Amino acid sequence: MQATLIDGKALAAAELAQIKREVNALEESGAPTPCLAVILVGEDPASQVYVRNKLLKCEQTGIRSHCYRLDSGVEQGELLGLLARLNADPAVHGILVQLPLPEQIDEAAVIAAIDPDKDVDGFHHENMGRLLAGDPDVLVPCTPLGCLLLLKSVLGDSLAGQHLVVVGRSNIVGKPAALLALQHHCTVTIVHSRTQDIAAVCRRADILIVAVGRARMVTEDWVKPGAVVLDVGINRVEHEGRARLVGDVDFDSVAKVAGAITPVPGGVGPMTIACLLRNTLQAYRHQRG
Ligand SMILES: NC(=O)C1=CN([C@@H]2O[C@H](COP(=O)(O)OP(=O)(O)OC[C@H]3O[C@@H](n4cnc5c(N)ncnc54)[C@H](OP(=O)(O)O)[C@@H]3O)[C@@H](O)[C@H]2O)C=CC1
Ligand SMILES: Nc1nc(=O)c2c([nH]1)NC[C@@H]1CN(c3ccc(C(=O)N[C@@H](CCC(=O)O)C(=O)O)cc3)C=[N+]21
Ligand SMILES: [Mg+2]
Repeated sequence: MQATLIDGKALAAAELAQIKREVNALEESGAPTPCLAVILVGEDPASQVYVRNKLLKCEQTGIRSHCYRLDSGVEQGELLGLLARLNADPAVHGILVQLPLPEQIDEAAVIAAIDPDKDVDGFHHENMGRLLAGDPDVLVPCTPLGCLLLLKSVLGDSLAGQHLVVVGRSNIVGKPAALLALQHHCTVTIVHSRTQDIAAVCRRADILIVAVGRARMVTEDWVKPGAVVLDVGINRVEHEGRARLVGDVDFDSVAKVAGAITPVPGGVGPMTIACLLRNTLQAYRHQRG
């Protein structure tokens, strides 16, 4: 391996320590404590792991959290009712509805029902629009924000003019990652399942962000020597009879050519959670004026 390993876990720990200092300072000034409400519908095992992690990190930083666990068969109206109460509660500063939601619930309707000022995921269309328009104060989706912090850790502020290729165009990762990179003056290309000769496009990238959900799809022949590779994918695979997490990047082969690379686990995932808490503090400050 030649690539520098980008230690997302360590960078996330540093970010969480900084958040903790800021929360402590608020506490000492007598201000109310920032509070995040998390809504988990159903028993999806991956969602349970993620939500547990989020609540644990809240506890570690002193951010108050409330988890609402709803039955998988819950009616949409009940979920919307809960959101209305949380929107109206001045002690709640951030609201996150863990995705995916069960079939009977319209995800778009749920996201639209979150107060944009409390939308710490940055999924509400008002926030998506503000990101598109280049508003610097908008709540930005946590995974793209985490990717940006990881990039800054290796490249400093020299993102301008870099050719950044995003693989994947979802509303929660690919699209906002591309917009954020554009705002930082990267030259941005988005590729997806209909792209022709995707490997050739990726090979031109100085920075490659991969968010697809296909285990080890990106191999070394897709990567320009020295490129920075961020692997967003989380895939559970069987390895010698045991469950194992791998990314969308074939780490062992790509690490031979890349300049820097994130591992899975321990890369983008932990930064996503740190950015969720960062967004909660940002939402708190905005609401308190
Ligand atoms: N680490 C973290 O913090 C997070 C990790 N994730 C993980 O990231 C991955 C992506 O998540 P998400 O964006 O929600 O996924 P989606 O399924 O919403 O989007 C996947 C994207 O990948 C594209 N795609 C699918 N197959 C191919 C292919 N063969 N070649 C090129 N592009 C392809 C799709 O293209 P098209 O639009 O044409 O269908 C789509 O745009 C998942 O593994 C998820 O678990 C997600 C969020 C946070
Ligand atoms: N409303 C909403 N917001 C989200 O931000 C959101 C969501 N729903 N639904 C699911 C995806 C996925 N996601 C991850 C966050 C952290 C890790 C993470 O911490 N991963 C660890 C490993 C965790 C494990 O062991 O499974 C790591 O990569 O090191 C992974 C994935 C946020 N998402
Ligand atoms: Mg998805």
